[in-house]
Amino acid sequence: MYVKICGLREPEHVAAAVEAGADAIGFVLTGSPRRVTPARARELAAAVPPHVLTVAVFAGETTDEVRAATLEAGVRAVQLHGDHPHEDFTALKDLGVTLVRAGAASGDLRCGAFDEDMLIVDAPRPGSGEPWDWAAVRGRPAGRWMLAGGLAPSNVAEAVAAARPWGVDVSSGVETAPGVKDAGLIRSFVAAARGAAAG
Ligand SMILES: O=C(O)c1ccccc1N[C@@H]1O[C@H](COP(=O)(O)O)[C@@H](O)[C@H]1O
Repeated sequence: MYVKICGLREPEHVAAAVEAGADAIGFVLTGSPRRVTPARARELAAAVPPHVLTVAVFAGETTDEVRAATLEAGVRAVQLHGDHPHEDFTALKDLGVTLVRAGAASGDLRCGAFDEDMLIVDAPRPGSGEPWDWAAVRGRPAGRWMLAGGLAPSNVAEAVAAARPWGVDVSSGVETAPGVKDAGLIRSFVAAARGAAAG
């Protein structure tokens, strides 16, 4: 079970995610209570070992803006929310980073359809923390796809059983308030996700 923890802003939470065994951590570079500057993302990413993927998260920015912020942040992956056309992913290929396409279950659920490397199937409002009908996508996406949207330590096992994803991605569900991560919740989420996969 691939596990991504998103919206990290503090070194202690980056350390908690890495020590808990997260596969990827995300820095939000778009409008959100979790937003950080590209320079802050670079500082945080510098402490991340190479086996953990560092991801810059965008929603609605132009490819030029994505390119500039990604280079400044020095991360190894880009996650695009919103209705980006195939050409936007093609245009970012030369960055040489992992490309992650994120969208709702009503969109194209074929991982790779836009030349992306990973797919996230999310709630209609990204980063909202709202659960949705995870079972509705069971058996539909294929390949390297993560389930997201309203996941938390308390429900990730249920969500994994419902949707059978390749991975899971969480932001709000490991916070005590919008934008305020909690190291204990991060550890609990990773353990619960891995336990669900093993069970
Ligand atoms: O986390 C955010 O604030 C965010 C803002 C804008 C776009 C994406 C964002 N995060 C992604 O949203 C989902 C999960 O959200 P949640 O767990 O329901 O809060 C996930 O893909 C995050 O990477």
